[in-house]
Amino acid sequence: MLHVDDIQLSFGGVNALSGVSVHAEAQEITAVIGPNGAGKTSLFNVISGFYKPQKGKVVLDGQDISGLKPAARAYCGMSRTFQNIALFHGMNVLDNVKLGAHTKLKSGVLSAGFRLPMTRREERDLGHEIEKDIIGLLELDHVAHTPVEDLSYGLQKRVELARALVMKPKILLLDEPVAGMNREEKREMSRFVLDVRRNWQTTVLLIEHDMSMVMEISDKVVVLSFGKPIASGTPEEIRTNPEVINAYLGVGDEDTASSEAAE
Ligand SMILES: Nc1ncnc2c1ncn2[C@@H]1O[C@H](COP(=O)(O)OP(=O)(O)OP(=O)(O)O)[C@@H](O)[C@H]1O
Repeated sequence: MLHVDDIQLSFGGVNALSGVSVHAEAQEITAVIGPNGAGKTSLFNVISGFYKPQKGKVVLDGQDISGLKPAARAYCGMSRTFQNIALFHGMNVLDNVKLGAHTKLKSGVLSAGFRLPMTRREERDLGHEIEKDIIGLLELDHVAHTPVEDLSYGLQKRVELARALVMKPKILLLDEPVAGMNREEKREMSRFVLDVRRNWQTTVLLIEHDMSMVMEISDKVVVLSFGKPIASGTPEEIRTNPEVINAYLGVGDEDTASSEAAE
């Protein structure tokens, strides 16, 4: 489904990624983990087109998308969320979610600017689709018309997920989806990611420090350390891999794979 092959990315003298390959199989949830500075964010930025690597390629559903800009990758069916919440204050949930739809509307920017009838019709249809499918699935109905700034942190993250889903992506990239959440919010987010995969057969690739979430929902885990892949396998294989445990030793409790995984 998604094949990221032999990526080399450096910033000046710093090798952020060396020989990193990740394969995300269709409809699976693949997690990329690693201690701070391991290269996870850099890898996501390469996959989504924000960084151009010195070497390597990104292939989505057989199409080499390495040369495409982020927006073009979105047209190809790739959608992502970001670590920090990036919602528009002063707008309600529904309108924020609709903003994720620009690539779905057939009419161009020009007609949208003049608000021609077709655009209004498309917007209305899309609004119905969003309310029925995405808002419903992510249980945001009760806050659909609430300004986003009035929502709890967990709900705001869920709105971001909803926005990323508007284009019905083939692959969803989640950048630390449960960072900063409490236990209950984490549990809910895990459930929603699983629901999205089950309902829409979406392939998911996520970066996450929270080992209990990773171990619970992932089909496969890829481990990076100092910009290099050191292991990949099922959560169970990763949990007991001595190289992985070593990579996490001495980087603080928050990041310790073995201790958190044991929770
Ligand atoms: N824009 C940049 N300019 C220079 N160096 C960078 C840049 N982005 C990342 N790096 C370096 O690349 C390496 C990998 O960083 P990256 O942020 O990808 O790691 P990470 O695994 O996402 O870390 P964290 O878990 O802390 O978010 C680090 O040494 C970092 O300092």
